[in-house]
Amino acid sequence: MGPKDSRWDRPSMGSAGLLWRWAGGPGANQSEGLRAPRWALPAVTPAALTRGLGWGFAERDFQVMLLGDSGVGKTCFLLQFKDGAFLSGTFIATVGIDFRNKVVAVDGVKVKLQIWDTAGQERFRSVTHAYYRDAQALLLLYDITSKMSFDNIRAWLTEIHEYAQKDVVIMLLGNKADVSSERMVRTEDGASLAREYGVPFMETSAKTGMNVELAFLAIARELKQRAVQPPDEPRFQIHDYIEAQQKRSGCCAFI
Ligand SMILES: Nc1nc2c(ncn2[C@@H]2O[C@H](COP(=O)(O)OP(=O)(O)OP(=O)(O)O)[C@@H](O)[C@H]2O)c(=O)[nH]1
Ligand SMILES: [Mg+2]
Repeated sequence: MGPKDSRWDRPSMGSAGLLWRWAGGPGANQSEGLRAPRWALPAVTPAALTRGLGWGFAERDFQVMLLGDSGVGKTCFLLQFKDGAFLSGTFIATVGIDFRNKVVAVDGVKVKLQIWDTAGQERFRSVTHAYYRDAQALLLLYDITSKMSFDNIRAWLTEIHEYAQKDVVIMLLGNKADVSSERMVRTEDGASLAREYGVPFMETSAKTGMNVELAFLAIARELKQRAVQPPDEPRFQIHDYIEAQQKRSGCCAFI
């Protein structure tokens, strides 16, 4: 058993690229951050890797999943957040599932986001379903230049309802907002769908970086507050936070 075994799969872009990823599903080993059996890990563990990369110990650790049709920009969205870069040119569809870690500071607390980038293609759906239940937050993307990707959001929400944790944090994102000349979905339609489901909404651009960091920071803040907030304190309001941040930055894509 090892890397040549068919259940092993090298992450194509994972930040822990030294590690072989167990492709047998989340049940492979729930106690490890990576889905690899303990006996198969090389000497470099994920924790040692993160320390080696200067992240230090994160005080909180959450899993976030990116979902949405193939081509809406999930991988680019993640790369923009992680590396501040945009991959233009040929579209390379994600195969199965991949991940990146990023530590962000929320009120002085280090919060590690382990972000799972899923394949939007239908044929990988059974692989990605297996990971839903481990996610504390889901970023659900459509492409504002693709009506179909927007129309499919209801189906995605049905899947989420079926497979994800009941209290999972969901955020709806209309990506590719930089391509306004090809817009097929109005901002208000995105906002009204989000209102219908009671989830926060933003338009974003993985190309320009518009609202990319804000989306992840809002999620990190919501998850951290949920984890540490005493029950008698007023709950953190993610909608209000996003609105306030956007007003501060002068950005107008939130309704
Ligand atoms: N203009 C523009 N293009 C984008 C943006 N985000 C992604 N793209 C382009 O859209 C295409 C698809 O992007 P990906 O990030 O690979 O899409 P994906 O959602 O990960 O697709 P799957 O892996 O198949 O699920 C690529 O050609 C990107 O360059 C964006 O915000 N603006
Ligand atoms: Mg992808």
